[in-house]
Amino acid sequence: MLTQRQGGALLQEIWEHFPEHMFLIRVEPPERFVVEAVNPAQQATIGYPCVGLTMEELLPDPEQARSVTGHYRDCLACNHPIRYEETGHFHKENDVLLHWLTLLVPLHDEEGNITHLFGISQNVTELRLARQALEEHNARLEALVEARTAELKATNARLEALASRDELTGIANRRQLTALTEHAMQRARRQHALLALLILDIDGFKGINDTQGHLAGDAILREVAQTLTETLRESDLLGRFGGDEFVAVLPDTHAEDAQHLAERLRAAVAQRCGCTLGLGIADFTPHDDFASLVERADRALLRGKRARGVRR
Ligand SMILES: Nc1nc2c(ncn2[C@@H]2O[C@H](COP(=O)(O)OP(=O)(O)OP(=O)(O)O)[C@@H](O)[C@H]2O)c(=O)[nH]1
Repeated sequence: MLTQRQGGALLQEIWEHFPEHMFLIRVEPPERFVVEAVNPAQQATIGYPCVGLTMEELLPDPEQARSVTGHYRDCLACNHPIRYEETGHFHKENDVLLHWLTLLVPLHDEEGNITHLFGISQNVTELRLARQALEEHNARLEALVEARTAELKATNARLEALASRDELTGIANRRQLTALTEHAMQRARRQHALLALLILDIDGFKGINDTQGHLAGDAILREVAQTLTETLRESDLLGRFGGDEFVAVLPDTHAEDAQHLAERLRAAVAQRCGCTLGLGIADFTPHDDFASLVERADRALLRGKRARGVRR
């Protein structure tokens, strides 16, 4: 234990030489806080006589004064030491903000009334600025990562579209058609639902290419794809199977209804694209896979072509 004399000498020594700010504030009820003493370190920062000044007189920024007295009031209210971070400066002309970590301790008289607040403020400006710089750096990094992720997602979406769309017509390519049909078949199997698959083939397409050229052939393929898309229902699938062959998958559709729809497709294509279509329909059975279903539809297509006397 220190004797009172030793304690007094120690306090005096600390007060004189402690490198951080130390201050004693007199509490004048109800709402006045007056500087009673500041240690040499704080006096050096302030640079002008401050003993006897209220916080409003000491601090050039009214907002800062409000914030500081707010902390003082908190300390009075809880009657307990408190710790807080504060930001400000002591000079109007000095716009460099300093940051302090402050410990505020209430001091009492013999009746237990708070007469003073004793504070120690550690200058944490460098630490705070370093933390701020780090946070800004992190924010920049996060923004960069976010931007790169968005770019990557867009690239993936483009790649996915490239990998699943037929370049010429924009409808599903064979890979995507197969995947979507397998999916539709799984659903039909699970729900014991109907499903019909339709193969459509442009009659004499080779002749169109040979007489009108490949670009004209391309244009017709695009027109046919568009006409089929517009004539089919939203829930139907359409894909280019290859060359001049298209496949439509019709969920929840009976062969008879598929036949009606096929006729509508044929009529629309004849009217809008100036060419006729060969058609083959197959009804899904639970044992089918994509290949077996297509094969049955293809055989029906061939039979139809032969019956109409069209050379394949
Ligand atoms: N313009 C164009 N032609 C293509 C494309 N893909 C395949 N072809 C051509 O489509 C033609 C398909 O010929 P076939 O399979 O004999 O079909 P078809 O002439 O319609 O005969 P049928 O089906 O019996 O009526 C071939 O000449 C291919 O070169 C394409 O992307 N663009």
